Amino acid sequence: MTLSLFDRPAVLFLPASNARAIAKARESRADLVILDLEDAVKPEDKDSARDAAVHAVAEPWPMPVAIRINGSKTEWQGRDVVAMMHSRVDVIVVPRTETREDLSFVRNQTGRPIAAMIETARGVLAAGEIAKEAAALIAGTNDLAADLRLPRDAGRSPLQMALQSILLTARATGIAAFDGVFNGLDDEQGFAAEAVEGRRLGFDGKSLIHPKQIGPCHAAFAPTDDEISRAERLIAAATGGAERFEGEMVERMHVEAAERLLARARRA
Ligand SMILES: CC(C)(COP(=O)(O)OP(=O)(O)OC[C@H]1O[C@@H](n2cnc3c(N)ncnc32)[C@H](O)[C@@H]1OP(=O)(O)O)[C@@H](O)C(=O)NCCC(=O)NCCSC(=O)C[C@H](O)C(=O)O
Ligand SMILES: [Mg+2]
Repeated sequence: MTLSLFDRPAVLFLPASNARAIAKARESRADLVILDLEDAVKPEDKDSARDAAVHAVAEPWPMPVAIRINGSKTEWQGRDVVAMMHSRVDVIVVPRTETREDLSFVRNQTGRPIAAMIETARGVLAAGEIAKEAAALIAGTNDLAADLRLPRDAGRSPLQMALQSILLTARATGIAAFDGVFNGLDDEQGFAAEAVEGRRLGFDGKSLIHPKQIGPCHAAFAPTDDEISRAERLIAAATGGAERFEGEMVERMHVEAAERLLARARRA
């Protein structure tokens, strides 16, 4: 059966070089785990991290596991791709994608679903082409902020157009889309606010950097009790066509949205 990447709220990244983090991720409630070989791993640890990642995915996991390989412009990607060909990884994450070819090479060599990270201005502008080879797009907001030369305190306002472009592209192509990471490890309120924003933007989930972000992420993405009970009332009341429901006009697409919300609530 094809692996669906839709509706996976908690996407946990961790360095493949950290054995204790791998053990913790395996026991976590993450909906997708990404073992990183790229920026979280020091150059001198690249080979051992690659071996550790391949070893880790050979074991059974309760959730799908991805490996983020190194980028096409690095000396490591060739060895990463060969290792992926012989591994049992579910999804391969390709960082800093800027062309369709960045993905097609990895996909053709490995035959695995690819999640493309959009983390540069060029990547955002080429997202439509990149998405044709991808099973999901992931916003790389740290790299994007650096590429756009944003000051550290810029917040997410200057990233909104990029985030919406990523979401629009994913929806137009029929693939999943994930929001970027929140770096503030001890800022619980900041994380919760950003996760809610990600859900409101329409993302399927959020990239996470620490297991303690998983619970708050699920809470932010889960339909609320009010949303669930309104959806149930709407589905029970709707007769088709435009009509008044609790003071608002509703039509067919609102009923479909209510059905999607209830399906998500059941899965949550
Ligand atoms: C950010 C960290 C380096 C912080 O590490 P540390 O201060 O050591 O964390 P703790 O002491 O709180 O850790 C407690 C235990 O939890 C485990 N742990 C920590 N993080 C993770 C994790 N992500 N997954 C699983 N387990 C984790 C620790 O091992 C401790 O376990 P134990 O020793 O048994 O008690 C660290 O959190 C970290 O490395 N996070 C992930 C970093 C990462 O993967 N970065 C790459 C992806 S983000 C990115 O690049 C986005 C994108 O590309 C962009 O451009 O935006
Ligand atoms: Mg990045």
